[in-house]
Amino acid sequence: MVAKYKEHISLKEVASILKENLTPLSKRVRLSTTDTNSSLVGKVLMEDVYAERNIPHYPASAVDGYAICSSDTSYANPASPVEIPEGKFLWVNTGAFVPERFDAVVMVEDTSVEGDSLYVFNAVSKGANIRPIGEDVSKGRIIGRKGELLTPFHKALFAAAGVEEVEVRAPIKTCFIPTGNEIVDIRETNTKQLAPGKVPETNSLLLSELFQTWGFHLDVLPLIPDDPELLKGSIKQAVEEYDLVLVGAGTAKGKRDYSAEVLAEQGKMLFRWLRMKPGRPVMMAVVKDKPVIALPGFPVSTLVASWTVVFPTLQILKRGDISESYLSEAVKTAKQVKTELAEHYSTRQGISEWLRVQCGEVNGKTYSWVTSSGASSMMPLTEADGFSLVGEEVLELPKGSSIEVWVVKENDWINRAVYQGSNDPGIEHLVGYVRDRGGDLIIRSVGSLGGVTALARGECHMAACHLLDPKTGEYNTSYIKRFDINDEWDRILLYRRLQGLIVKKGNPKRIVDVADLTREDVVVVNRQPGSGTRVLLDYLLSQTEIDPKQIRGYDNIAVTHFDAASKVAYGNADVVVGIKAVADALDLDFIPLVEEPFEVIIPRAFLDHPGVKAFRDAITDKVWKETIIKLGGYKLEQ
Ligand SMILES: Nc1nc2c(c(=O)[nH]1)N[C@H]1C(S)=C(S)[C@@H](COP(=O)(O)OP(=O)(O)OC[C@H]3O[C@@H](n4cnc5c(N)ncnc54)[C@H](O)[C@@H]3O)O[C@H]1N2
Ligand code: MOO
Repeated sequence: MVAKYKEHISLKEVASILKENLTPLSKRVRLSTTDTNSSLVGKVLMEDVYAERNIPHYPASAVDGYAICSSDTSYANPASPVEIPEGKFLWVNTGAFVPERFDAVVMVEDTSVEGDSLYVFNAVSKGANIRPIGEDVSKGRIIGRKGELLTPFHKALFAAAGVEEVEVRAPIKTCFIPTGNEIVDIRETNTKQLAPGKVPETNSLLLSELFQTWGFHLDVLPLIPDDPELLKGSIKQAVEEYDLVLVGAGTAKGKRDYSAEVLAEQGKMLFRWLRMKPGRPVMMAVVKDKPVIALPGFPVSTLVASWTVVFPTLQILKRGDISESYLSEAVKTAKQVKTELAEHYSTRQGISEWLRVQCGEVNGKTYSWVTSSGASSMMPLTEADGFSLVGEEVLELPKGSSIEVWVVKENDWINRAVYQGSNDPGIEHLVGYVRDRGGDLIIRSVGSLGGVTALARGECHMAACHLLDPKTGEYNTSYIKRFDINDEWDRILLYRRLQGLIVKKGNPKRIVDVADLTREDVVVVNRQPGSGTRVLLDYLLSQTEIDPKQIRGYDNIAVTHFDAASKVAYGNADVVVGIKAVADALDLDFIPLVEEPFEVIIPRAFLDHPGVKAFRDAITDKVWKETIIKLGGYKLEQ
């Protein structure tokens, strides 16, 4: 069947479709101008407002001084002050009523009182220091216009001008209907004990927080299972009561994805599929004159579909138009910063993509790194410093490309040390201790070799490595010398870590040493080339003359110790080389192989960097050291 609505539209088309098909809400409410428990900020005025009182409504003194008749001061000057007798002047405070028999106020500093007389040192003109009636606002004047967006300053003005209530557009009533057989209501279920396949309903939380930041309210309706009849019923009821209805999930092509079918049947579809990643399957319809938006289920998809479709819809309902900068307003960016992409990133041409990025400043250059591209991952959202929207014309973003980041976190990049190198749980634990000392630390686990090369390229403040030289049997030195040609780097031996074979609890496959990795019934997970752990495994294999080709899973890559060991914990592999701390954390068995030095390398030029200083102090922290020891397999050097 040919769809009668637009499909695979661009971000720009969203705005024009919304403008063509939606009108602002006509409902109005009258709100008090004197209630401090409610707010007028952000409301749209639905009528012209006229002042019912002059401001000020009496002649008021603008200073502390004496009310006088200006003609009495005509010849006054500091050399010959004029004397004004009792009865012809009156003390007035700032803001006080100035009786009609006076026409000016002289500041107390320009006078002196001797006996019953007032001496004035300077002539004052008629009207001086008096705010006349209606100076600010005269009665009957328009003090607010229909369509105006109210600011924090309007309420006080309206109340001062005697206007007790104003008519504004009624708040937009929005609801969210979560759907899905697999979804469980977290208010009713203990999420710590969810059965496999069950997913906690968290999109309502993400959405209501978003609505809060935008200044709107969201009602969450009861969760419904994947049943088209129930969805129809729920939408039918919702459009009666709400101005905007959001439906959760069911947007793609799954056997239980009914949103498109239901919306097309109940109303007029406006569009389906956006040329955007994530969030592609978002769709929108008008049902009984009410906009209904079905948001793709993954959290990041829900988020970006809300930025790109829900927010401009709210803008139209509220004020009849979409602002030029609606996307950055939706993202609530504090500022937009040009950064240099520190790693290559491939996007798909013809599709706009939202990148989640972290940033750091090294040697005056602001770098950014993409944290994740997954639509289901929530953590990269909380870790991101900001977001970058890559246009649909872009295919590749080579390392070094300039990208604009919409920063959402207060940025303190000046104090942030950028760490690149070996993945290590001890370092992960250090971040809070660095922050306690006024610094910040971002950790990029790029492997030991990746760390030292990034350091040599000036792309981080510190690197960490545990690289065994197979020729000498010595750690790190030969690698560091290769990059640190002028001998400008300091080395800190942080600790020694126990590396070994991580196997399932109880070691069901009876693995005892590296030779067992070649067994037919054994599958491994490997670490990425350039990681110290990979170098170690390759060294051990060469020592025992094992060809990596004999090992099942040698090319299965995980980039952190935890990722690798998780594969063993959840049955995707039998063994992985890794550190004891991770085996302990995941309750796995551990067969020790070697104790390796873990060194942090810092160019001397960075020793005074605030983040680096905080890092160097943090590693002396007693509590951090105790935490490290408890992780298992660590031996501290200092
Ligand atoms: N064959 C295809 N499969 C998929 C496509 C496609 O084009 N062809 N698109 C993918 C994309 S892109 C996205 S995004 C998702 C959209 O999924 P749905 O909107 O259909 O949603 P579900 O499949 O029901 O759920 C996806 C995911 O999100 C979780 N979810 C759903 N609701 C909630 C909630 N309220 N709180 C938390 N998490 C929620 C749900 O459990 C799933 O894990 O489809 C791809 N597939
Ligand atoms: O659009 Mo989906 O949101 O790419 O994952």
